[in-house]
Amino acid sequence: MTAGFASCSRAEHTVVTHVSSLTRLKVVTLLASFLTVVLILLFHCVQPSLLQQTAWCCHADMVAYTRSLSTATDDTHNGKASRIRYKHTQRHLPGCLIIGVRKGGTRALLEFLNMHPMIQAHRKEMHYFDNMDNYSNGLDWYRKRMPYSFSDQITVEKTPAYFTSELVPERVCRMNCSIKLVVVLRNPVERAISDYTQIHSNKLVRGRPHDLFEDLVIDSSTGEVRQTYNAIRRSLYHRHMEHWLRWFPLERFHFVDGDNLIRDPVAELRRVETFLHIEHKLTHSDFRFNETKGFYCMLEDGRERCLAHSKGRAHPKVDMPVLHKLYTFFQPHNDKLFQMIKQTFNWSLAENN
Ligand SMILES: Nc1ncnc2c1ncn2[C@@H]1O[C@H](COP(=O)(O)OS(=O)(=O)O)[C@@H](OP(=O)(O)O)[C@H]1O
Repeated sequence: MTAGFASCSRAEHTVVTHVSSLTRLKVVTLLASFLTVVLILLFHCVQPSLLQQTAWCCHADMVAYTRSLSTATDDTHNGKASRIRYKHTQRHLPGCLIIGVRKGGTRALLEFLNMHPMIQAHRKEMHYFDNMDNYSNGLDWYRKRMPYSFSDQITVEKTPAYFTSELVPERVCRMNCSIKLVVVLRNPVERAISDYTQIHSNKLVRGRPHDLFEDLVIDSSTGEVRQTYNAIRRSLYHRHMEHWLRWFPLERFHFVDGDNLIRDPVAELRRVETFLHIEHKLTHSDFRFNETKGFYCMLEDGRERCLAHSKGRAHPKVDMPVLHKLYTFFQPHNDKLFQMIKQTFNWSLAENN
């Protein structure tokens, strides 16, 4: 009985051992397949972050990837590229500044240029040179806020307040007197109306009282244009340009026609590419005219990206006599600017009505 029992249990034991080794094999195979699936999934999920840490990516990959990250369009969005660190990249001081003018189309120019593989734009206005607190932080503070870029890329920062701040030209020159300076100029009357519209709509949002444009630009006691009103003062381009030309020769500047930037961005961008000595890369295929917005928007991987709603607001209709007065007022100031920069723009009333 015992022997029989013993031999039976041995046979049973052999079967059990056989079965359990089979099961073990199955479990191991299953585990291996599971691990392979997990590894494949993991690889796909972390690939972008791997790209950030390793140098497998070439220039084009970086541009494509950084572009794919950018979705926000507002002024406060702190650039996609500043979050990304590629091997062989560093934070560089700007090689080009878009210094103005406020409401000239500086955001459009910066965002459009940022599509160029050789440009790394800092999307936030830094106010480094015009704000004492920022300026006192020093150049390294400023540099550390710039996006990562390859050494052959150009870092671009835009703060339109630089153009009208008297202290800025000297400070910029102390950083780099060979820096390239871009000024987006716009018909000064249109620019003043746009400036007013921005302040007016901010007041509307806060439920604060606001004055009519006509009452602000014309001094009711004299009937003259009020030159001290900020929207007018900022449009007196030659006065601001005079300060800049004390520190930089004319060849350091490129003047973008802001009115034409709205109509034909590619033409204006081509000129900027030439000025920056970078290849002509931005073409009509990078833009699409958006009928609803009334402006060109960028095309990124087939997706349309327009500027924020604060760009392209409807302007108030200004009384014709006031408009006449403004155009007459600005004419000699414009002429002074044209002489100064050896370039003219069509800013007549006839052209703009
Ligand atoms: N493609 C495109 N889309 C939208 N808006 C465009 C575009 N190109 C130029 N503009 C014009 O840019 C004007 C705003 O200028 P800025 O970006 O320099 O303004 S700001 O100083 O930074 O506030 C803004 O002025 P307003 O029309 O008065 O709002 C636009 O006319």
